Amino acid sequence: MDPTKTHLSQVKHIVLVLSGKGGVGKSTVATQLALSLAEQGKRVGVLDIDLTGPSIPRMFGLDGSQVHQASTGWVPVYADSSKRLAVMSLGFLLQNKDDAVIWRGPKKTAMIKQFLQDVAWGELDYLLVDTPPGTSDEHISIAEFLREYNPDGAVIVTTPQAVSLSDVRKELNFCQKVKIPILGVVENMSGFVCPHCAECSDIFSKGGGEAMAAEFHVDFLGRVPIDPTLTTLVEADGGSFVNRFTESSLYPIFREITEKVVRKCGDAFASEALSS
Ligand SMILES: Nc1ncnc2c1ncn2[C@@H]1O[C@H](COP(=O)(O)OP(=O)(O)OP(=O)(O)O)[C@@H](O)[C@H]1O
Ligand code: SF4
Repeated sequence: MDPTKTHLSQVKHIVLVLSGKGGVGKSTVATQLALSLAEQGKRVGVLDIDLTGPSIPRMFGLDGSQVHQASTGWVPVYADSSKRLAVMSLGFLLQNKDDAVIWRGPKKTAMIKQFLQDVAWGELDYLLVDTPPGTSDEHISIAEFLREYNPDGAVIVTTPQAVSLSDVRKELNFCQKVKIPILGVVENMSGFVCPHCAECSDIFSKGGGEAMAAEFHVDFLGRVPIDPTLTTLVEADGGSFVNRFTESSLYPIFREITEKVVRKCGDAFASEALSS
């Protein structure tokens, strides 16, 4: 049997991270979910197929890393020394960060299919797929390709503003149409954590994500405020976020969200972090 056919068969749970529009924090949510899962001792893969602006390498401090081709397929880049956290992104393959932006639909679709089938993840507990924003042809190809691997479902990220919520409505409809289960909705950038006193203030309206989740009868996974120190932690020392994510005020919030996702996938979540 073709060895590449078996790559996704070695993955226990597949979770897609989707958003109706760009810049709402989809990659941030994917990164934090991955870090919380790895902290639980899970083996995690993060597949960044956001071809319009792959931001996952930067979030894991892996900008400039190279992937190499082995006889079994593409070998992912590991973000931690224990090799529990594997990352694959188009960003690792592009000569120039802006190259993929000008690709036409069929080229993007072919690239995504290749990513989904050719990465030699080894055994994984979770594969998180960071998708492009919206519901484009790329999303349809992902849904079709993944169908035989029974993805556990999608985490949908929104911000509280009405414009983002109307886009997320399309995302929820899309999941229902292509029969991808919806694990729940995350409302990101909901309130602002003051860097001086850590007080959280609401700058936009809040609760829209929760209301939308209720309207579609899906779970609300949590509300995440804007924490300006997050960027500092991500950018620190060329990317030590993998080791410092527990210092963020968002860490306990994302831990709770991860617990809900893990339980929805029928898996156990330890109350204490398993890895140091
Ligand atoms: N809760 C938050 N607090 C502070 N900064 C945040 C938060 N969420 C996201 N950001 C920042 O906002 C920017 C956009 O986030 P991110 O790249 O995760 O969005 P995205 O939805 O994946 O965007 P795109 O679709 O363009 O890739 C990043 O610089 C990220 O660090
Ligand atoms: S929340 Fe408090 S410390 Fe922060 S800016 Fe407002 S008044 Fe100042």
